Amino acid sequence: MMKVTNHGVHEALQSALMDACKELFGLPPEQKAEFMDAGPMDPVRFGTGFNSAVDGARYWRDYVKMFAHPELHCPAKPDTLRGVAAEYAARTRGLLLELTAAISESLGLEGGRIAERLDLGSCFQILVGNHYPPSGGPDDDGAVGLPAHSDHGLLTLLFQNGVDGLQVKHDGRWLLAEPIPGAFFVIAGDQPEIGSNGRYKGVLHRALVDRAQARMLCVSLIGPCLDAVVEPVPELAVAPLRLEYMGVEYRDYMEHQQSNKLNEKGALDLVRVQTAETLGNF
Ligand SMILES: O=C(O)CCC(=O)C(=O)O
Ligand SMILES: [Fe+2]
Repeated sequence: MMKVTNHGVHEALQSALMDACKELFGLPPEQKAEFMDAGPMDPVRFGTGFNSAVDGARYWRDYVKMFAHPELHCPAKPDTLRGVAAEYAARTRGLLLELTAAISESLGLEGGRIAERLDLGSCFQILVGNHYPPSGGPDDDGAVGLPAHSDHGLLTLLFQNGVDGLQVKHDGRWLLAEPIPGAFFVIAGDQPEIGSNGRYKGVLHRALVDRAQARMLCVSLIGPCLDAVVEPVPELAVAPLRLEYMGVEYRDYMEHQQSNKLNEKGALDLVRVQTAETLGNF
């Protein structure tokens, strides 16, 4: 997890997106109905929890998800949303692509290597608005808004409305992600872990709910092109290292992660190479 400052995405643009998301959540139910039954691969989706079809438990979250690249999809209301979402998506995509180039270099690869392998000119991008109402009672302190998980994409960028709650697992302990004003949190997802053959780790994180205040945040996530097959970059998976992950089309990985109950980093099992060691006692 990193915090990024001096990122060039103006605070006014961040606030405009937050305001538009607030308005969106406040729309009467009939204006959101067409997006309520949407599935994980539908380009606009409203919901509660993570995926209410499979959660089995109620988490304290309302969300809106909008595919933003290669094509922007968003509800027609509020009127300001499309313009703000388009600009925010473009700016944060540029920033996330720059960070991807830095990750490529940190692995000893050419800066453009990851972008070339994953066809990032056609990268997938999604914008998400999360709203966690206050949990209400003293017994609910620490109620879970979103359970422990890693994200399905390459990098996730987020900012919040001043109410904390994001926690990151570090050395076996949950640590609160403490904001710097104006900075973004950036979280590595599962694709850097697959592509780097485990040298980068998808960050395990979760969100707690505040007892007294509503928490809101906006997420911009980029992933590979949906058609790209993600697999360890050959230069990083040479003997004596063993291959940790198999190749998977990003579309399939994302659908798998989004269709199942959030279970820490369980989605990666889809592509983990099984060895006698990982099979345990079988
Ligand atoms: O609410 C948060 O702080 C984290 C949200 C999150 O992890 C997600 O939307 O994937
Ligand atoms: Fe997340």
